[in-house]
Amino acid sequence: MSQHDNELKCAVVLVNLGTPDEATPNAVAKFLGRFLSDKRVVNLPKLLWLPLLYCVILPLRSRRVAKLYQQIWLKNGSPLKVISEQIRNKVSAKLRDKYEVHLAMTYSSPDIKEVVNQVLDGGHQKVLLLPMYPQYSVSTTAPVFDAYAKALKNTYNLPELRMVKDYYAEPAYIQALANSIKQHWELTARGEVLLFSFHGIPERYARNGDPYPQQCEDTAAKVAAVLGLKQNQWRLCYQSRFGKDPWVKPYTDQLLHQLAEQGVKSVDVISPAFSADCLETIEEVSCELRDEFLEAGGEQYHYISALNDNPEQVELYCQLIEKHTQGW
Ligand SMILES: C=CC1=C(C)c2cc3[nH]c(cc4nc(cc5[nH]c(cc1n2)c(C)c5CCC(=O)O)C(CCC(=O)O)=C4C)c(C)c3C=C
Ligand SMILES: [Fe+2]
Ligand SMILES: [Fe+2]
Repeated sequence: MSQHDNELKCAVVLVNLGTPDEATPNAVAKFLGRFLSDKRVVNLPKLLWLPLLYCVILPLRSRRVAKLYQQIWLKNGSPLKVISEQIRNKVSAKLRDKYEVHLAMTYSSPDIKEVVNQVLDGGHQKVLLLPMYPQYSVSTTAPVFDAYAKALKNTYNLPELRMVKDYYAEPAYIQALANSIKQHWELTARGEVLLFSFHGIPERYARNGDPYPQQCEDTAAKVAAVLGLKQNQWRLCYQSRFGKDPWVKPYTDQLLHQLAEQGVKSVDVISPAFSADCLETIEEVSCELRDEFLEAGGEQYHYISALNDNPEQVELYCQLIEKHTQGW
């Protein structure tokens, strides 16, 4: 491969959130420290927040959360990283002739900075950033842009840049979610209610202009329409609350209790904000929330996995790459 070939090939960087390198309290503290000290993620005055984070939250939370990571850990590492790598490999194999496809993480390895340096060393002059978040949020998508800009701070000749801001309404994404739900219904008894449980954000972020909740609503409504669901057959909710501030509602745990109290016995739960299964889906949505529903009187709880490296998601990413590099 000559430098000239690389100049012509567009570099694509798929970016996911990040995850610990090992399921140990130290590795978890390192990851959470990077993640939760980003002002885009926790928007509190640094003088107040950082001492609380490093002296109280990390020592306690890392030990507890490391045990959860140990329960879901795969032979080759954290599910989020293993699955994101599988997606990258498949997308790369399909687009090899025109694109060089990389994977980076915002708060862990492979670092955005490391990957961007590799792209620059390769002589690429066009970069497409593709955050693996269907719905834009200030707390996930914006930090990808920040990290990219930071990585290039000392570069004189910047490559051209495009970034996929979101793909929450992309027909191939909506159809892939609908097909995944349909496939689940073909294999198991259909639940009375389908829950779209999105990762939450603080309400304050939405008030300040984060379009994330609207995009979640749009995704869920579109999938429900494709499936032909009536209004009482599906609900939208938000999980993974963190800290004391109010987060966007309804909260998934509370909604599950309400449904159980109303006599709903069976639910199917999908988490469309996650392109790859991870701690929040495998442990929280598929185990913790199931236990809550069953304890509240529910009888059947099915988690429908993320799109992961299934062919439709791989095709979706290929389509997004082609679409956003038009004219390059
Ligand atoms: C203020 C805290 C948090 C905000 C805001 C937030 C938004 C947000 N996160 C994701 C996706 C993921 N989050 C993951 C883990 C995770 N998230 C938070 C906190 C906030 N998230 C914490 C503290 C953690 C770590 C686990 C824990 O300590 O409870 C992950 C999984 C990582 C993994 O290793 O598996 C993902 C993915 C989205 C999409 C989002 C807003 C839209
Ligand atoms: Fe999160
Ligand atoms: Fe089911």
